[in-house]
Amino acid sequence: MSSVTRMAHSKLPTPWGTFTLIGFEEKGTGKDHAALVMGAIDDDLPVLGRIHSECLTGDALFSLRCDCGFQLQAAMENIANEGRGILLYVRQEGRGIGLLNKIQAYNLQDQGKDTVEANVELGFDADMRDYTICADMLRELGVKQMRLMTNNPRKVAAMTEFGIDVVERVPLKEGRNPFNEHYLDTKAGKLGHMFKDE
Ligand SMILES: Nc1nc2c(ncn2[C@@H]2O[C@H](COP(=O)(O)OP(=O)(O)OP(=O)(O)O)[C@@H](O)[C@H]2O)c(=O)[nH]1
Ligand SMILES: [Zn+2]
Repeated sequence: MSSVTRMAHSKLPTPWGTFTLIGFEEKGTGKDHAALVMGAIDDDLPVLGRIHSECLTGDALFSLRCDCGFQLQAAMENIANEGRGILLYVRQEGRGIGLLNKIQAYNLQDQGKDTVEANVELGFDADMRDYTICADMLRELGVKQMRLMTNNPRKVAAMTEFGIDVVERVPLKEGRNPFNEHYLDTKAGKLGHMFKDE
């Protein structure tokens, strides 16, 4: 049984083109999630896609602590350039620990901890995300094969495990700056993100 219910849709004009915005409700938690779709994505051909975990600070508040806002914009641009694709905007703020805990984690990082050490000090795993809902949203929208824009091999493995065929990983290296250099290096060193050219 699917873990999400499709609830509503509308057009969403953006600087890069007009997407269809589809709202889902997660059964069990009642959390809402969104998909931005462009073009026909249910024709069994590989779809350019992004699974974007919510980052209020980076996506909406222009934070330079991370690369999220830059990745979000680049992913939407890439989809618009192809005229076809999907971006899942998943409400997994702070890798699943929520906004308030993430702010506490940032405070610990201001005192010298890295992103993983801060999570652990707060009593959380380094990454608490569960990608079941992502696979279910993709299935509801008819996506079977993806070219996934990510630097995170765990996302590729999770999608594969949940039955979505990732035919290609498309790197999304955007927005490196002096404020997020250490953060990006920690992700590469401790969480397996791939930033080097393969
Ligand atoms: N707990 C915690 N979460 C963070 C921190 N910085 C960013 N995040 C969250 O991390 C999530 C994004 O994950 P990332 O590790 O940046 O990247 P990813 O999604 O694993 O990989 P990509 O697909 O390559 O972007 C968002 O939900 C952010 O809110 C932090 O220092 N601590
Ligand atoms: Zn971020």
